[in-house]
Amino acid sequence: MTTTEPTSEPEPESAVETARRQLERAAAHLDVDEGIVERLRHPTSVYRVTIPLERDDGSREMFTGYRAHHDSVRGPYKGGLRYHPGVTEEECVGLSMWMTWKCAVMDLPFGGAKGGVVVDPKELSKDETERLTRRLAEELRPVIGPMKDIPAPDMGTGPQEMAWFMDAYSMQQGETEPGVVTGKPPVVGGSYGRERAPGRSVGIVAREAIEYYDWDMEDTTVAVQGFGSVGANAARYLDNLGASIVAVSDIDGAIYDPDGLDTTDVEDHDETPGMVSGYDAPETLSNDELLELDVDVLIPAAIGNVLTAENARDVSANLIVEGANGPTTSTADQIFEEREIPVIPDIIANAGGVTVSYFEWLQDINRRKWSLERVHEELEDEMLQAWNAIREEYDARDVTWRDATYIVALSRIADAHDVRGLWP
Ligand SMILES: NC(=O)C1=CN([C@@H]2O[C@H](COP(=O)(O)OP(=O)(O)OC[C@H]3O[C@@H](n4cnc5c(N)ncnc54)[C@H](OP(=O)(O)O)[C@@H]3O)[C@@H](O)[C@H]2O)C=CC1
Ligand SMILES: O=C(O)CCC(=O)C(=O)O
Repeated sequence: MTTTEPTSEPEPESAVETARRQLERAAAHLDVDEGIVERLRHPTSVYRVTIPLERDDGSREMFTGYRAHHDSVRGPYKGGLRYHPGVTEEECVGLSMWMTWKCAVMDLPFGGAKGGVVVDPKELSKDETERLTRRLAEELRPVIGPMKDIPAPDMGTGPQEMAWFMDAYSMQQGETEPGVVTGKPPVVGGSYGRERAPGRSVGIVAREAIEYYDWDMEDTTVAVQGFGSVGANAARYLDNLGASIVAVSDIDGAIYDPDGLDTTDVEDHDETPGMVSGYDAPETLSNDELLELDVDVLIPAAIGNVLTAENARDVSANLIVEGANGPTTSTADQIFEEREIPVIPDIIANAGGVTVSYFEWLQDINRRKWSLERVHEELEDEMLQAWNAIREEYDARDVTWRDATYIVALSRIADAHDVRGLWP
């Protein structure tokens, strides 16, 4: 195992710093041109837009939006659009880097992008959200397109926002262009299974890891932070397989039942945001307490930077499967390595989302719909191929699961840069 001494440096403040450290760790295991690594430390471009919004009461407000393009050597830029008050340019850049690695790990013909609007979607009416989304599509129009950059849902956005986005783009284009965005409702070119795919892949990867460590699913306890698109679907998938989901949370706190919760009875973020903490459960906990529960598997599936130098020594789980993007800081990662707690990284665990987005894009381009069964079968195949590639690296080298995953991703990206000759 390659150990790095925990440093006394302050915790990385942004996703981009964490993403760069992860890149450097992986590069140290590979013979990659220094120039390519340096190139990958930076985005190719970042767009900043101002979105004027007329509120329902007639007042006007300006919102800031970003779209970061990281790398497109393997194909068009791809990645979600986030509506959250904490969105920053730096965060979008870090998240776009993770999308580049994620698409490469899954061997998808895409590069990495991410964007967002600095807004609390819970403070917007449905009409205001529609106006904001349509205007965002217009502002981003010069830099997106089915062969250029294909947005998708992320935190705070879902199929409805993607449908408005596609409609706004198509109206300006003069023709319906479903392939400009993925994660749409199936009735307008969306793929069956996309909404549940990131959570489903977290479940599939957790299942494979549980098998790798030779644990019995029926005896496995799981805690999940966040009960939205990713968290709720991961929890329900594992619940279905027989694991005991003892705790789940939303922004206001967690519910806990040592005998296991009925995850289909708890309403998720899409059904009614904020309903988890109001559920009638035997015990309630804070989000911080959930992260330190004595469980077999911990799935942080809400926001970034929740596992930090502050709490990593108090985490009691035997395995962490990252549902959210970037939930673990670099220092926490080093502590988990030192404590021999395996961490299966976000860029494989939640990659089902972008994988089914790829299926959706294929369906849109070919104007041919796939059945839900086909989506599930192909997703299972893609996840297993990616998992097996990572497991081979993990078994062959003395590295963490994160390093093994980055090694697979980086070698594919570096090879593509080499062959295309984009560097220098
Ligand atoms: N959607 C997608 O396709 C993909 C998403 N991801 C990543 O997964 C993560 C979650 O995204 P997604 O499930 O889509 O988001 P959703 O908006 O669907 O759900 C987010 C969940 O997290 C809870 N939450 C929000 N803030 C906090 C907080 N500060 N502390 C604890 N819980 C909180 C929300 O609670 P409440 O209901 O109260 O708001 C909600 O239950 C993000 O990191 C995202 O980037 C990764 C791959 C794909
Ligand atoms: O489906 C997609 O294109 C991207 C989803 C996403 O933003 C992510 O995986 O973090």
